[in-house]
Amino acid sequence: MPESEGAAQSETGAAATVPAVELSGITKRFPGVVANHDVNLRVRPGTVHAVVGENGAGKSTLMKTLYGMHKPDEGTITLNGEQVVLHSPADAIARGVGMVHQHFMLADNLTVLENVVLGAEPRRWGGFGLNRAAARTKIREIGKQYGLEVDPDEMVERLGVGDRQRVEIIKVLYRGARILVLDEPTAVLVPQEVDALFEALAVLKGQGLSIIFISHKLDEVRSVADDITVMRRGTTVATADPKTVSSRELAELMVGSELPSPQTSDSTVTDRPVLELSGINLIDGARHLLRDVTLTIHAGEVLGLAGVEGNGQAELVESIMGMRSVDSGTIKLTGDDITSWSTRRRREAGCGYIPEDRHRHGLILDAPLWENRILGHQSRKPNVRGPLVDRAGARTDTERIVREYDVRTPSIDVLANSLSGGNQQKLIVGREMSGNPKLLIAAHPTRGVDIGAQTAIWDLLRTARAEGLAVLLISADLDELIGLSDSLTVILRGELVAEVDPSTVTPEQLGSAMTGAGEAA
Ligand SMILES: Nc1ncnc2c1ncn2[C@@H]1O[C@H](COP(=O)(O)OP(=O)(O)OP(=O)(O)O)[C@@H](O)[C@H]1O
Repeated sequence: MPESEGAAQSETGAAATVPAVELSGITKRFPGVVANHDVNLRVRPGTVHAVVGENGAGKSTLMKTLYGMHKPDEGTITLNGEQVVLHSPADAIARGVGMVHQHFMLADNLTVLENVVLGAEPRRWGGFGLNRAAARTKIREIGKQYGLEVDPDEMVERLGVGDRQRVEIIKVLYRGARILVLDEPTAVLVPQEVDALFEALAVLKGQGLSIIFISHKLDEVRSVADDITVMRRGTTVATADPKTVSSRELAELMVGSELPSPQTSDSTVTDRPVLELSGINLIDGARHLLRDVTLTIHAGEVLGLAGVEGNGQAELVESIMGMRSVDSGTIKLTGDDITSWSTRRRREAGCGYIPEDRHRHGLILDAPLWENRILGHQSRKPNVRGPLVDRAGARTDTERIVREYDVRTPSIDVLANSLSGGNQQKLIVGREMSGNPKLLIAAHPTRGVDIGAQTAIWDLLRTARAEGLAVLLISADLDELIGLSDSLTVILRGELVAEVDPSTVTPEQLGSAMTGAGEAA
């Protein structure tokens, strides 16, 4: 973990300075939920300020209020000493507040320059009216000034995750932001990219910008933040000094529970193959999305697949689940050749699936929780009785998931989009673990989930594994990947390029293997 550079200097004269951001008494209600209640947050200029809290604590709601997406029911927003009312993100941007969302919002088929300028130009976008030379110069200047260099003429689709994030940050700086909100910026990065991001943040704050940073990774928060504000159940409950607080103390402030550890317990791997892939190829035009992928996962085994996002993981998962047809090769589930089976048949045969993109594949956001319980499981108990949907059965089982997985919700009748991100994830995990699957494809199972729920999900995976579940685990959290996996394979450009021993490999070595930069031990 990098040291937070300049943490000491930023304190000079802090007492006298006007806060860059001061939120006082913010309350925001949604039907049936008070998402923020009397929240107070004070961010010193030229600092990185972390906001931590368990899922549903109200962090995103607060940030959306600061970014003009929500109007608070009560309370005030003061920026650099001036009280403001923000009606929209455009308003927030005009006041120097920029937000980088966790899901990047770039257009792949445009260049860096076009993406940065898109929406910032007063004239209609259409190629003319845009002074490319001036924009290019400005992007290069921003890159140099803040250590965020990216080629303005590169196509975004050719950039890796770390560079895409830089483009998002440059986009915000291009619009003149002096206050940056970063929502879980490290969730998708490998350790080297995290280091690079933190270096950039140190430069930004050195130039007087303020950064508000939401994260569930407490070690990271302690290394990069100058101040920490803890939220619990909709309100700010404490501030902490990252130089003295421990991760355990922070966790206790958040949830009152002990820090989890993803260490694997004794091996439960059997010699009974559950999933066997042999010679899988998936070709799109001239591109090999998957090349000759062969692997076996046994009952009781967690096989971790490490890779930088976009190297074929999504395609592999979709091939296993029957959402894509492979061009050659075979897929077997407990000995049956399922290569040509439909997704539904594969699910019925015991494949559980926690998808990477919970909004696209995991949930119907404008349906209530109990209907989401049925999604993908419409032909199985407890959701059907005979040929009919069993509404009562689905509802009762949704109640069970809400209880067992600690999904924070006022009821099972609320729409899925009213749950916080982490609670949506818990609902999906609960659903996919129902009905005792033989194989679980778990793509980022704890992404966006707080440490309390993370421990619970890890425990559940371990228990199910001990009972014979085979798991294909994909995660950008390398500690999770190393800690939970019995075997670990690296995927790069659609090929399985290395096997590493999870009991000896370090996150740094794994990160290098993932980028093809060097050999893992
Ligand atoms: N648009 C909405 N409608 C109704 N309720 C909402 C809405 N947005 C958020 N909530 C509720 O407000 C509460 C706070 O949610 P919020 O997304 O701010 O939490 P969070 O701390 O960001 O959580 P996470 O770490 O899971 O992202 C939750 O109970 C959530 O269900």
